[in-house]
Amino acid sequence: MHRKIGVVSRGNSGFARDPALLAWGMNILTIPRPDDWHLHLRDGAMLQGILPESARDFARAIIMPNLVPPVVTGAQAAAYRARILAALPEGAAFEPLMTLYLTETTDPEDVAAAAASGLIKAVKLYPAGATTNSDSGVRDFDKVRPVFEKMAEIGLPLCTHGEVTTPEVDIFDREAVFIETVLDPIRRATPGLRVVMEHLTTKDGVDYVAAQGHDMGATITTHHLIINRNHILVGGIKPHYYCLPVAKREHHRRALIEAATSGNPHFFLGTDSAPHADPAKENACGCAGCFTATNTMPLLAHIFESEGRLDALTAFASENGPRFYGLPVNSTTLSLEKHDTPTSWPAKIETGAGPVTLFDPGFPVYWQVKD
Ligand SMILES: NC(=O)N[C@@H](CC(=O)O)C(=O)O
Ligand SMILES: [Zn+2]
Ligand SMILES: [Zn+2]
Repeated sequence: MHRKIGVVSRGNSGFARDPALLAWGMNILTIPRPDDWHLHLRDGAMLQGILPESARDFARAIIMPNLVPPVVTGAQAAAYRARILAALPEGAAFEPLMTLYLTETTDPEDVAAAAASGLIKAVKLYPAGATTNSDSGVRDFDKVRPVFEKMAEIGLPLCTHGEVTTPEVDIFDREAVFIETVLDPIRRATPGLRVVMEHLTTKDGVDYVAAQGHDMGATITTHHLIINRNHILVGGIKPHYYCLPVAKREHHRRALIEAATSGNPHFFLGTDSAPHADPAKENACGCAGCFTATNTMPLLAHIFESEGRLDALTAFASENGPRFYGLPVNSTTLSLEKHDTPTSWPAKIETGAGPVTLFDPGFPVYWQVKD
C-alpha cells in the first residue's frame, strides 16, 4: 500500500525540506512537469520510435540539430519541427524547442529572423569533429563572430558542446581546455552573449559556471550523475556507457551531483539522451551516446533522494531551465511514486531503425512515473 503523504504544487518545492515528511515514508512526489534542455530526437524511423519516450514525461525539449545533413537554416528547423510534431503520439502534449546548427557560413540575419518568429530558442556550437555529426561545425571561431554578436544583441542563447578537438589534448582534459581556450575568450569578446555549457562533466566546468552571472548556464545529464569512467572501462568495455564528453573521475561526478542537487539556478537538466541503434554502439568503432529518455525521471528521483535533496529536483528538472530560457514553468505536473519493488523497464526500445538499448544505472530504482 502506498500512502500519499506529500504533494508539491507548482511554485512550492519546499515540502520535502521538512525531514519529518521524509522520515514518515513519503512516497509520492509531484513536481511541475519537467523539461529536457538537451535532447537528440534524430529523424525518420528513429524519431518515430523514440519520440514517445520523451513525450511521456517531458513538456518541452531543446532539440539538437546534429542530423545528417545538419539543421542549419531557419527553413530546415521549421521543416524538422513539423516532422517531430507529425511523429508525436496521439494526444501527446510535447513542444519541441528548435535550435540551429552553427556553421562558419551561418547567416546572422537568418538566425535573427528564426529567433524573432519564435521558431528557434538557441544556436548550437559544435567544434568541428568533437562529437556525433559535428563535421560541419566550427573550426575558426573568428568566422562566427558576427553570429555571436547578433545573438548577444537579441538575447538568443548559444549552446556549446564544450570540448576542444586538438589531437594533442587528452580526451579527459578536453572540457577543461575548452573552457579556458574557447568558452571564456568568446564570452569576454562578446559581452551579453548568453551561453549554456552543455552536458557538464567536470568539477572545472561546475566551478567555472557557478562563478559566472546569469548569462551563463549549464545542463547536466542523467548518466553523468551516475557513472564515472570506471563504469565504462572496468571489467570489460561497456559501449552503452560511452558518450561524449566521456564520463570522468569520481570526484568530477561528485561535483556534478553537488551542482545538480544544490538548487543553484545555473544548473538544469539536459538529458543528452542520444539514441544509436545497437549495432552502431556494439561495434569496433562504437558511436557515442547514452539513451536515457525513458527512465530519466525515476533515476533522478533516486539520485536526489540518495543525497537527501529530493526537494531540489523541482529546481533542477522543472524551474531553472525555463528561468534561463525566459519561459514559464509548466503549469501541468508530473508525479513520481516510490514502490517497494524495483521498477523494471524494457532493456531495449524497438524502433524501425533498430533496437536502442536503454541506459542501465546498475542499481535498483524504486521510483516510477505515475500515469
Ligand atoms: N553525447 C553524445 O555522446 N552523443 C551525441 C552528440 C553530443 O551531444 O555530443 C549524439 O548525437 O549522439
Ligand atoms: Zn555534445
Ligand atoms: Zn547531445
